[in-house]
Amino acid sequence: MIPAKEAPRKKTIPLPTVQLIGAQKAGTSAVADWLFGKFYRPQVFESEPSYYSKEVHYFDNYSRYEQGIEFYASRWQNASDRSFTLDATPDTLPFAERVRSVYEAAGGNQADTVKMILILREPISRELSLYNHLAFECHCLDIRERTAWHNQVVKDDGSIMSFDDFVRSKSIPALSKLEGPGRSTRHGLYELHLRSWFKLFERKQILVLSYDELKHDPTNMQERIQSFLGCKIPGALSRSNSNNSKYKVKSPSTETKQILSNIFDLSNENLYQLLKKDPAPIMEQTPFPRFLKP
Ligand SMILES: Nc1ncnc2c1ncn2[C@@H]1O[C@H](COP(=O)(O)OS(=O)(=O)O)[C@@H](OP(=O)(O)O)[C@H]1O
Repeated sequence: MIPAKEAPRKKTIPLPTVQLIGAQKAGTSAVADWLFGKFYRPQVFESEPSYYSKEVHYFDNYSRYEQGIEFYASRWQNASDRSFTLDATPDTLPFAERVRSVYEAAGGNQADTVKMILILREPISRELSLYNHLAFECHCLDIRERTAWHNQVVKDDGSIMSFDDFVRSKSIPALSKLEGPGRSTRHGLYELHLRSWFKLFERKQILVLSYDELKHDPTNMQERIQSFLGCKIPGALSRSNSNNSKYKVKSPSTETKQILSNIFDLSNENLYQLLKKDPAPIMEQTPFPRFLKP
């Protein structure tokens, strides 16, 4: 009997094996710098900014996303071992669905083996760090170089607003809806995002880390990450992407802190419950430590 002709096998497109999905301003640069001692960085293509060698901005930037999987995968085309490839785009956090569908479309069992790492920072401090980042860049950049993202902290008269003004005019409206301007601010609603990730991926694929541990016990955090990834990473976690400018606002006013607490406290409580519910990867901190207020 002539054997039936084998159906042509669907080509598998290798995607990064690890995604550091956020959160923005929670120490992702420090963790990425250390991981890139072992994992291959994404390649930066002509006319792209150099920070794309850490973060590809594929899932969060529609004009890049619509260029397709090959466009994304080609970032690691020169990696001699495709099992050690990392994308550390902190804005991937709100895009669990895109990540799932891209990994499924890329073939093989990649959607079920990709590993996600997420660092969570107390959301008011994270919001302040975001503001400081935007304000610092606005101070340094020429007006023509500022993007819509930077302009979140720019007043109509061109001056840079205070953190109090930023919270009232940008953060609060952004936190009251799920879409529209202020996506970076909505990263702080961790529970909302994690529910999507937990629905679409196995819990064991996602390691949730605490920024407070990065700050106070980085060696322990290193061990958790190495155990999750099943490999040793050379070197050690250090401080990275710190904003020490003279413009830096060190702490929020009591009133602004209260306004933000009124929103984030409930989301944080729901997060702690969510993290208690599903069995986490064994090396994750359980119970997840409550955030330290600024
Ligand atoms: N090792 C270590 N320990 C404690 N804190 C650290 C560490 N490395 C970076 N940082 C602080 O993290 C903030 C920057 O976060 P990210 O690198 O995630 O920012 S970004 O989203 O990539 O722009 C930024 O926070 P702020 O200084 O409060 O703005 C950094 O100072």
